[in-house]
Amino acid sequence: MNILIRNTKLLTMKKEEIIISNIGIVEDEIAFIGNVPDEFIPDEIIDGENFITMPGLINAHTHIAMSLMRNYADDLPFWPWLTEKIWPLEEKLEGEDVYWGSLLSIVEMIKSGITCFNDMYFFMDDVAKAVEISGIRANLSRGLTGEGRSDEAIAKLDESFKLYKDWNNKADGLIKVELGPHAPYTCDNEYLKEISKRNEEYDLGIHIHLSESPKEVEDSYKEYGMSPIEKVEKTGLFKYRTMAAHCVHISDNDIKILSENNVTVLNNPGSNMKLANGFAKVKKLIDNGVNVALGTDGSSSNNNLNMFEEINYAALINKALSNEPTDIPAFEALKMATINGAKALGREKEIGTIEVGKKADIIMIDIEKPHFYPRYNLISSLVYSASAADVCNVIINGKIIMKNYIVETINEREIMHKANEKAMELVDRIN
Ligand SMILES: N[C@@H](CCSC[C@H]1O[C@@H](n2cnc3c(=O)[nH]cnc32)[C@H](O)[C@@H]1O)C(=O)O
Ligand SMILES: [Zn+2]
Repeated sequence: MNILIRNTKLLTMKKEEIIISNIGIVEDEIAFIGNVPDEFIPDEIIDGENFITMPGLINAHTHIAMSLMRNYADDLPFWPWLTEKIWPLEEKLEGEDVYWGSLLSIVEMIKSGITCFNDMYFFMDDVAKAVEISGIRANLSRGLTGEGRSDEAIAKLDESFKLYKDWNNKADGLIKVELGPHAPYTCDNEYLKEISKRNEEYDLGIHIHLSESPKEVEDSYKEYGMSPIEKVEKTGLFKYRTMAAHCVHISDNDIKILSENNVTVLNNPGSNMKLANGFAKVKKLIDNGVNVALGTDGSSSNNNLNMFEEINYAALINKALSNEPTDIPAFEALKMATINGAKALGREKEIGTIEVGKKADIIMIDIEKPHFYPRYNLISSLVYSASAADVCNVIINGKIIMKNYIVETINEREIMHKANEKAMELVDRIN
């Protein structure tokens, strides 16, 4: 299908400027920006005048099926939250639950302008099916926990490579499969080394949690005499494109390791605040050449999948922490949610900016609302004034996925009720 977005306020994210322009989409790609070529015959024309049109947001760290546990265990410290509330419930999870929980999150993400997400969970076939019917883009990894070469640990790794064979580049090329060693406290050294060794044949990206809580870091120093980041470096995993969620409690040497190994930090300010895990040193990481992307984490530690909130947090918290209002200015925060996420996910040639030849993952933000007036600086308005509810149209891979606030590929109402049913059944199973 050919789509013409006419006369819109375009933020390509390549430069810090908004231009008035047309955008042409042919099939899944951005075909032109600017003048409409004579030979271009659009099937659909969208009037872009009252919209900021920008690249879709990339949620660089999440566990989408955890929407089933939204508001199930709140106001708890990190460790009891995870080990006493979440893990016991996850033991009772079934594939169908994950399927409906995933769809619930996908509707929520589309409605708030997220066009691509990076997910680590289990029953990943069901997540992939939800991705396929909704038309969203995703990097998927089967979460890996275990010891050495135990049958259970190896079976999970085998499952990861099966997921790769079944789903990588499938669903119109929307899915990319990676490996998800959960964390250095849930995977022992031998298992991390095994994951690294087995991956030599595949060279998949690595999605891991690192240095999230003070306890994790203290335990690591006590047990191994080194930080979690130093420990993981020794397993060889960083030779692959690595995405490390959190990295909150880190030393200067950790930053050096992250920078030297081109590890992207996936910053989740909402989750870190809610679980009282602290604040990542975003400015310092960026100044030291580390790519920092933004994520929501799961809906049980946030409790939503709203990247506008994370963008706002990223810009505000880092100023408050350093007492320096020029830290993480608006455009930087937006980069964290777009191009930096694309780099993290190994997709910078595909998405993250609006450029001719890239995939058409585009969102249109309705600015005919009081909080967008006066219009001194629309780039700032996206960070400090906009909300997820302002996202009006969403295009992914050249397909219109949401039009005029209505998601077209999947049925929002059915999904909400079905997911609720599955959540109630799940909780019944532990009682
Ligand atoms: N337990 C699974 C795989 C884990 S998937 C990813 C895991 O990350 C967990 N998780 C979610 N948020 C966080 C977080 O902030 N820190 C650490 N783990 C988290 C989540 O509950 C889920 O168990 C198995 O081995 O079969
Ligand atoms: Zn997480």
